[in-house]
Amino acid sequence: MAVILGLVSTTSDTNGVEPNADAVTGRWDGVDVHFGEEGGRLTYGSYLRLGALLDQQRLESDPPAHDELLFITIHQVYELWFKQVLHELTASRDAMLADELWLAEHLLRRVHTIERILTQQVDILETMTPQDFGEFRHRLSPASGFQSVQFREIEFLSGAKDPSFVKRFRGLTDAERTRLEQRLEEPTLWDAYLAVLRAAGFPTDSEDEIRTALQTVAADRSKYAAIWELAEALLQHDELAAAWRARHVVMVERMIGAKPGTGGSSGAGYLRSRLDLRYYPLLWRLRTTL
Ligand code: HEM
Ligand SMILES: N[C@@H](CC(=O)c1ccccc1NC=O)C(=O)O
Repeated sequence: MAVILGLVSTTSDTNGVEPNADAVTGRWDGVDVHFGEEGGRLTYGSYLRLGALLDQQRLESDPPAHDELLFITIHQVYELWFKQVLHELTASRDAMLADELWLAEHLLRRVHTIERILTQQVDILETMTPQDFGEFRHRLSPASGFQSVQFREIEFLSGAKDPSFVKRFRGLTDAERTRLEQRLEEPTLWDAYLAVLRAAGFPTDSEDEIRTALQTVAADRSKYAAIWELAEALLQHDELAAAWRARHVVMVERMIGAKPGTGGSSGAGYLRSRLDLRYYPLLWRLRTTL
């Protein structure tokens, strides 16, 4: 029996997730092989591209500051999870647009689990002291988390589109700028949720109409169970993003106090100004009336 290893993507927009060409061509006779010895083709390390992955931690400090490896690793892990979150949020948005509500909710719940981990990861970085951070912090300027393209993509896709961030970005590659501009163009999760409300027969042309639709759904949860649960899942995503922002700014105060940021902002002051950001203000305002 011939077995084809690996995944073949069926979507045209792979969101940066490409099939592994080596894996797709690998075949072996399922009867003769021993586990882990498929003719020496696919291995743990080659499948996961560990040669490349584990070669990406390059320190700026010289002599090497002990804690800089932790700092780089944490950020790289964040970016890997951001990639996964974008993959899931994009699919959740598309599921809503296709009126597949169970799938949209299922994917959002996976995102919540990742987002909890993203906040907990701050604990690891806080094992670094301000003094040890100080050994290499001066080498990082003007780089900053402010320049995380995927972080901004998550904000745009979630509903907080702000073109001024694209203008303020320094050092974007053409591919990164294109990705951000595409996120500014395409429907957000909130746009997709409004499409769900319309598919259920609610008009959504004005804020008043949307508020009425949300009220009606909340007032009859047995009739509108899937739509209600989806709104709750969106709200949870919003709350977990807010929790990360709050955790990040407190960590920043612990690490650098009131110093300005390497990215050129006032530092904690700027980050505090972003704490009130909410993706779905109407879902929050609804609470007051329930
Ligand atoms: C020692 C640890 C950290 C410190 C002291 C720190 C500090 C800061 C500061 C001061 C800013 C404001 C921009 C500026 O630099 O002027 C900022 C922004 C940001 N940082 Fe960090 N950060 C740390 C760790 C992290 C980690 C682990 C991540 C995860 C990816 C991260 C992601 C971000 C993001 C996304 C922004 C932009 C936030 C926004 O515009 O709302 N930071 N950080
Ligand atoms: N902005 C931070 C430095 C920092 O944390 C950082 C530097 C380069 C790349 C990512 C970073 N993480 C979050 O801002 C600071 O002002 O200390």
